[in-house]
Amino acid sequence: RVRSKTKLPPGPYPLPIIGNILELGTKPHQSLARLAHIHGPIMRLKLGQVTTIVVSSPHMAKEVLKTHDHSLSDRAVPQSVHTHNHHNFSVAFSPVSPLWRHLRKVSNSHLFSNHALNSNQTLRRNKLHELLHDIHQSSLVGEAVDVGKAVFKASINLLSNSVFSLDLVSSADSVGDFQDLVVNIMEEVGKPNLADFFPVLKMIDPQGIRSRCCVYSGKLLDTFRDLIHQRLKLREDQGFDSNNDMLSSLLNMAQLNGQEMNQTIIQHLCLTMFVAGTDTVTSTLEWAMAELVQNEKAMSKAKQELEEVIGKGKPVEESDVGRLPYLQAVIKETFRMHPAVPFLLPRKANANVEIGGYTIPRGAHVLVNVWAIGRNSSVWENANVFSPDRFLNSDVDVKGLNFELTPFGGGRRVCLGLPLAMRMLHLMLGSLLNCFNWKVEEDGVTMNMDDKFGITLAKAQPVRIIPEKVIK
Ligand code: HEM
Repeated sequence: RVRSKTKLPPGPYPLPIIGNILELGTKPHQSLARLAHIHGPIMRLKLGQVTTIVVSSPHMAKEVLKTHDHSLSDRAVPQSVHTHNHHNFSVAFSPVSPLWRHLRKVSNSHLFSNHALNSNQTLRRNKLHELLHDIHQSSLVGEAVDVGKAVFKASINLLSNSVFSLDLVSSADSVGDFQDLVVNIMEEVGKPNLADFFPVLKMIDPQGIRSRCCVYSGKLLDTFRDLIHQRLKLREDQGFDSNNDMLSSLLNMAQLNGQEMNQTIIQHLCLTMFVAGTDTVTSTLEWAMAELVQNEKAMSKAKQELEEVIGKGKPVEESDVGRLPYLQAVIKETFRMHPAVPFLLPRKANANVEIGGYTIPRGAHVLVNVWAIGRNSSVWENANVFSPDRFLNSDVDVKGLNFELTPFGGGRRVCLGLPLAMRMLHLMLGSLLNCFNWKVEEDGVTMNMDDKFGITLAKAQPVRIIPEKVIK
């Protein structure tokens, strides 16, 4: 009788055993957007043995992220995240639990609350000035800048200074090495993995995804372990810790309450923050610059606003951002067309949930296709055109309350780093535009705007553009 009451959402016909795996292709965000045109804004796929529900409209996103947040806030954990037992400690992948709440609270109070962010504004200003200095050096010799690499360096060093009071990367080589590790993790974790679709294959790891992830995340965990040990040694030698950073607070907590905040948990918290907080910001900025250098009208509007509000050639201060509506619109438009995390992080139903007359069965994985929502022509006029102006007289924001634009997700699992990410993005993009004029490496050649699917939706080709310093 229970069976007859449940009505699963419609979806493409599943083949025996493999189900709909072949429908995913190499760009699942696009394939599933196409399927949603046929089957509707809530659809069901069978990926091997796993029932996966994909929602692709603002209304359905609201049902998942707000109305039924309570039953849909656990994570579907990919096999790749099981390496080094990361799923048991990660704030991004552990289920809703006392540990998860504790980790969110601690990270929030040390890194992301308004108070924490206001008190380390100088740090961001310094890292921004270093970024502008590096770009100035390239402009002196007329050299193209790899925007992603430059922004990655600024983002990772900003985080490492907040957590460890030091720069994690300095030379061009070490930036590349770290960026490769993070990008590889994002790609591997995002890849459709047979071991996720057929749990019986998890020990075999047929595509080698789990073992590669084990190597990449192992290297980062080793780095964090060494930094923690160095700090412990310093504390032991000196008898005190003069650093006023997140590590210092975490170690104090570990002494007080070993269970909830031991060294392993600190290592995994760092892994989550450094992976979640660098590639996302970097790829958003790359997309924004790529769109702007090809769109003269939007570029000159953004530059004109900056010149009028803060003065030609000056770096942006955080206090300026409220007076830069066009810059804010550029960031929103970039998120609409190129959401850094196209499916959000996968959720898992902890109970049967009724949505739009259909049942999401307990245990099903739930994806919100924010890429499809951003490109939906019944939601957005000229959905495939980059036009920041659409946000100028609109209240739509990215904080998880407007379901047509939720690049940071929503509800209880909304991105923890949202406040930091928004400050970094406006500071860096505004300053790159106001301090330099930019042109493409080869005149007349249109930039390749292909994307590459992973947990983050990266640009397939790096953005290499030539800066010319703006004279004040
Ligand atoms: C452009 C920048 C960023 C974007 C677009 C982004 C996007 C996201 C998304 C979509 C989620 C999943 C939300 C959900 O399931 O509803 C998420 C979770 C998360 N993000 Fe971000 N993120 C960004 C930057 C950052 C930064 C800078 C940090 C930290 C330094 C960070 C840390 C996290 C963490 C820890 C989670 C897991 C939260 C949880 O599961 O409770 N993110 N992010």
